[in-house]
Amino acid sequence: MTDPSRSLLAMRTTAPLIQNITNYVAMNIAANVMLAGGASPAMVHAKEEASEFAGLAQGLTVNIGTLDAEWAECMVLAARAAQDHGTPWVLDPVAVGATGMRRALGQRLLALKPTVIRGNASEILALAGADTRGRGADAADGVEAAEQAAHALATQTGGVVAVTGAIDFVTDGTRTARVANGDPIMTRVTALGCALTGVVGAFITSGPIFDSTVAALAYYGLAGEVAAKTTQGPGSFQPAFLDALYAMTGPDLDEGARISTT
Ligand SMILES: Nc1ncnc2c1ncn2[C@@H]1O[C@H](COP(=O)(O)OP(=O)(O)OP(=O)(O)O)[C@@H](O)[C@H]1O
Ligand SMILES: Cc1ncsc1CCO
Ligand SMILES: [Mg+2]
Repeated sequence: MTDPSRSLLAMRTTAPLIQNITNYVAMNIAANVMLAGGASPAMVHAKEEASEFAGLAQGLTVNIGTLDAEWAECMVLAARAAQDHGTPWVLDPVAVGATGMRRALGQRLLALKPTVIRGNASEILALAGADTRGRGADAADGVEAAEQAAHALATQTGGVVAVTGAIDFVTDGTRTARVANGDPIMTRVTALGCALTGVVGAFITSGPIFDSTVAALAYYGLAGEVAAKTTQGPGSFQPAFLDALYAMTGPDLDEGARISTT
């Protein structure tokens, strides 16, 4: 593992253009989070331009949170274009186990081999076809319950899988890492997982995929800890979190990151 600051500084140096096909709930917070971190987000999803844009962006993220049939097609088109161009792309399988529509789309996107899959434990379990108590967008299973599912998905796609929660788990099928940064208040603000998916999409454009993913999670969780220290609840947490993402230095990150690898 390289120092997480290397990934952060590499990302900030390039300010990568990241196309995000994300949900209506997440669009604003995800774009603000990515800008605060130093990336250049674009929320582009129209059928007529989604794949063209995927050919010019440095990275793509696909989040199935607020789905409809046309958006599903845009997601597949953009992911296919990313795959054709060798552009790294991240799948966020929001509530993938909830309905037949989500399960079917999840499998189509999986077949396009996402560079990284980032989801909560219930979503990773459902995507891997395992039993989960989760129904909606919030996790109902602990991260540890999804470790085997994450491993299976990484082996299937050849990519990296990140399961987020109290202690995040990351695997590429061979290596594993755990990231113990973060604060429980982060589950009380909507779409912070979706916004993290955008940050992962930005980090992986400028370094090794596994190390960059782990660095993105540590950076994000640590900013959450910093913001939680100075605020009293979900409302005031949000602006403090953007400020913390913006202000975090490389040395801050290396000092505060709680990463263990095996
Ligand atoms: N109990 C917890 N303690 C500390 N940090 C947490 C906890 N739960 C989640 N986090 C952190 O919150 C961030 C978002 O992850 P989470 O797993 O909540 O995403 P999510 O369920 O996909 O969210 P959403 O769907 O609302 O966008 C991550 O940085 C994660 O580490
Ligand atoms: C609340 C919610 N519903 C669909 S997407 C979303 C954002 C968190 O995943
Ligand atoms: Mg989510």
